[in-house]
Amino acid sequence: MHSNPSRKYQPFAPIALADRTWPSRTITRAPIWLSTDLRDGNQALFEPMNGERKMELYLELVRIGFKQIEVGFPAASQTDYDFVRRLIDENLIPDDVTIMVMTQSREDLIDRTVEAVRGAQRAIVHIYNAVAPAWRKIVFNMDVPQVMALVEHHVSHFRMQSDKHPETEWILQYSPETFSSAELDVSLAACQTAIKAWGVNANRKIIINLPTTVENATANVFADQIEWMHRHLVPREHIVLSVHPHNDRGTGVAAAEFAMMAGADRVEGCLFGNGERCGNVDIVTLALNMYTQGVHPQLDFSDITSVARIAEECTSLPVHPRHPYAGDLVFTAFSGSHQDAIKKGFGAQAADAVWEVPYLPIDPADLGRTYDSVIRVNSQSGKGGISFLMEREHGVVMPRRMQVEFSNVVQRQTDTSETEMTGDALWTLFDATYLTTPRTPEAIVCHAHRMTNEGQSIELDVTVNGVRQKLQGEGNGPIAATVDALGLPLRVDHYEERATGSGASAQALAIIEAAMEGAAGSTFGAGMSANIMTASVQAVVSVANRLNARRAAQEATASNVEPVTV
Ligand SMILES: CC(=O)SCCNC(=O)CCNC(=O)[C@H](O)C(C)(C)COP(=O)(O)OP(=O)(O)OC[C@H]1O[C@@H](n2cnc3c(N)ncnc32)[C@H](O)[C@@H]1OP(=O)(O)O
Ligand SMILES: CC(C)C(=O)C(=O)O
Ligand SMILES: [Mg+2]
Repeated sequence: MHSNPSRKYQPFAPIALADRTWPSRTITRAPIWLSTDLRDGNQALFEPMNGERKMELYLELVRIGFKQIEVGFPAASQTDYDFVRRLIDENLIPDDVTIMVMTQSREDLIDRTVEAVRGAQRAIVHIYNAVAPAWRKIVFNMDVPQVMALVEHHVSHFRMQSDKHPETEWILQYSPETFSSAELDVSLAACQTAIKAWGVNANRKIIINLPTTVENATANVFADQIEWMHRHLVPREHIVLSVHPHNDRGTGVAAAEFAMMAGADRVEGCLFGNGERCGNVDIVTLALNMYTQGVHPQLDFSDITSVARIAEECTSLPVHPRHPYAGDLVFTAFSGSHQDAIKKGFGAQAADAVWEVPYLPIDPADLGRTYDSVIRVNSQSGKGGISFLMEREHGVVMPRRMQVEFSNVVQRQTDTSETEMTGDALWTLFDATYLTTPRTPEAIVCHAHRMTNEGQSIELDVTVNGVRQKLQGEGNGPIAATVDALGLPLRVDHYEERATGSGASAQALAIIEAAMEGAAGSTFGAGMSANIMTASVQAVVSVANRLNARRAAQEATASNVEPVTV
């Protein structure tokens, strides 16, 4: 990189607009959207779409609800020409949709464009020429009056040609290309020249489209430029003021939002921000930003994943996994505190209340995303996400301290495997940790049990230390009686039992927290069975085995530890 970039690059100049009003405005309604996926998006692809792909994307754009669609540059390519003809000849344009086609300000190209659109019920013809100093000097070698003459001549030429086909309702869109890099008075003069040449009046409107052909300033500067044009363009009431932001600085969405606040009626962009260089403004993000403010964008993204897959298939470009609203990972919380907050948020969210789930700016269900992918578990996950999945997918509600204990078990597993854990994998680990009797010689294996005396007495058929035996115990319930029968110094601190599942498949899950002499701290055990008593007995055996194992491990560690002299 250059050691002194100020020698190579110039900062943008602020706009003198002291009484700007846009910063205190809010967006309260959807703009007129124009999708330029089939033109600006298409011209930016390694391999432009063929007719078939264009058709697939066109039909999806119509389905989403775009009422204006730029369908191509018919004078530039036979594919585009044929595609436009097909739309018209096969009557594929719904009555409430208007197609737009683009052309340079050149007579031959305008003629071919008119020919391409002939017979359409309604069409917008988009004529453009660059107006900024570098383009005037380097590309066109024209001074400002020559640029105005170019505009005047070609808009008049289009007017004359389109007048020959009164069966079509012709609408002119004029774009002073490179607007954001141009002097405002030059852009305004070019637009007023087009307005005059087109003969704008109440019955003959015009779309003036102001692009950040190359985004080169902060979004507030663009907003100032738009507010300035909004105030100066005449007759403003017969002009649809449109913006066409690109994303070279990564602020295309902000520029479009500020521009709407500054007076823009219409926004041109592409799905998922496809388009030249860093893309056109992303209409999906813009629309859903609006939606999360309670303003309906009038576009249907209720199955966002399907829209993303169609766009990917047609453009051969991937939607980034972290793309706002649409990326595969945006409704996935990996970190523990986020998972915890999301779990609590879902628990607290009433169906008809204002959306208030922490970390989720939008309800995934509104985009057709399921909660399945909301929480995933990896080595960064805490108890929140784990217990959310265990509860939702397996009906297992763990007491808080057990959540902490089990999350440590999960963490050890994910640290080793370095992969994400699914709900099924979590269940397997839970089962192995609490429900399945360990296959160690010391483990207590309970083969059968029989309660008598209304649950106050128990007979156990067990294997202890490899010896199968019958044990008997008494107590004020199955848990106390089982502890008594096993003859272990167990102290039960907590017990709970819940149904998992419902109906015939319902199982009781008993959870016990207990401590034992010789084993530091308490731990949990669990038992699961269709029979409540059996679940309780199994839970005692489970916690006994876990405490025995802990005691053995602690004794082994203690005997291996070298004494430390301080
Ligand atoms: C910001 C944007 O996205 S604008 C849209 C850009 N998209 C495209 O251009 C895609 C399709 N375009 C094409 O395939 C070609 O440009 C064509 C077929 C339209 C024209 O091709 P060519 O005739 O070979 O011309 P080319 O595109 O190279 O343009 C160069 C000439 O057009 C002039 N020109 C460029 N833009 C315009 C314009 N908007 N209006 C009038 N003249 C223009 C240039 O000054 C140059 O003139 P010169 O030959 O006298 O130096
Ligand atoms: C509006 C047209 C000319 C365009 O694509 C641009 O300037 O980026
Ligand atoms: Mg563009």
